Amino acid sequence: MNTHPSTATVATPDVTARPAWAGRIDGIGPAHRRWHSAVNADEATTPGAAVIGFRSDEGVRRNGGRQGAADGPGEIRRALASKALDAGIVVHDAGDVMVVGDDLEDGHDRLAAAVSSLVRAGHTPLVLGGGHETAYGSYQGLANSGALDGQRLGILNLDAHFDLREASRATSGTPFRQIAGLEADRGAPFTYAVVGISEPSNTAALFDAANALNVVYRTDEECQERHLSDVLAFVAHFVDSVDVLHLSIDLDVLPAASAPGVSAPASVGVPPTVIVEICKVVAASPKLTLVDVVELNPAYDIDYRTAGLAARLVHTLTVGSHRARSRATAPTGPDAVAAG
Ligand SMILES: N=CN[C@@H](CCC(=O)O)C(=O)O
Ligand SMILES: [Mn+2]
Ligand SMILES: [Mn+2]
Repeated sequence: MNTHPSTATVATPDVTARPAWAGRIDGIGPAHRRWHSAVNADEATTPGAAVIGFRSDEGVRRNGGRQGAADGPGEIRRALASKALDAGIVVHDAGDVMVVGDDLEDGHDRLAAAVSSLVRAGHTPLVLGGGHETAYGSYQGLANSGALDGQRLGILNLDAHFDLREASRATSGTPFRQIAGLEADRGAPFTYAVVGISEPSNTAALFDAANALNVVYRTDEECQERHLSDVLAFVAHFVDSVDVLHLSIDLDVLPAASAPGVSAPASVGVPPTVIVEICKVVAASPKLTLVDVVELNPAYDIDYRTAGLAARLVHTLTVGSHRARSRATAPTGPDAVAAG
């Protein structure tokens, strides 16, 4: 057991009562492996998926939403803990970055430093929000790591909202407007796609901003099960068009019945099965470098529905990514067949 060295300076105590990485134990050994027994079991230097929490309510508070997302990371860990995990999948927990008081900017700086360090170490950060202001700190970490140098970044946001608001300071509604500014600063095109846009939840000003920034999107109505092949083609085309992929999942993309534990529940939403299929397509790409799962508000959850779905998506991405990498590095050709 160990803790990741790059996170020693950012780890903060988990103030919630139950331990996050505890769960069902059926026996010892790989056949009984679950997240709770796998987390931090490998050397910190072994590349893998690295969970990191961003305990922030401040972006939602500034955006006039209902607070509670700071408790999201602990609940997602708890929902992940007993999920079965194939042998060989490396998962780390890099701890939490906590926003202190209303100092979101300091929190963003510390999250960026932690994400940057994880990316440089070859890990795939799985950043658990926090409100969607999380994505701005995540992006800054990716940009500061050097992984974007000379590369075209694509941001795929699964969300009912564009989050392209203009404001004098960061909120949960501004992250992608802020990122657009930083992408322009580095001379890169802002390459941003949103899946699940709820038309009545975004004003004309937000659609105008999206159009001005060449944002591509599909509405929630265009993402129902009957449109699955079109949705997956949209995602695959977007992934093909970039070099590095940042996936951001706002849990309010899901229907309120499946994900009540968010600040702004969706009356229509994109079905969980469609979101899972999107995650599989994204995880199959070696371009996937950074993931956020944001806006879980445990105070409004019902029977852990939202936390459970958030954990399922984190799990699907982790397993899918591992399997794709294993396939890519597996020996091929006549020798492999002879050996097999
Ligand atoms: N991250 C959330 N963003 C949404 C919230 C909308 C709402 O609270 O109704 C937004 O600002 O558009
Ligand atoms: Mn959002
Ligand atoms: Mn949203």
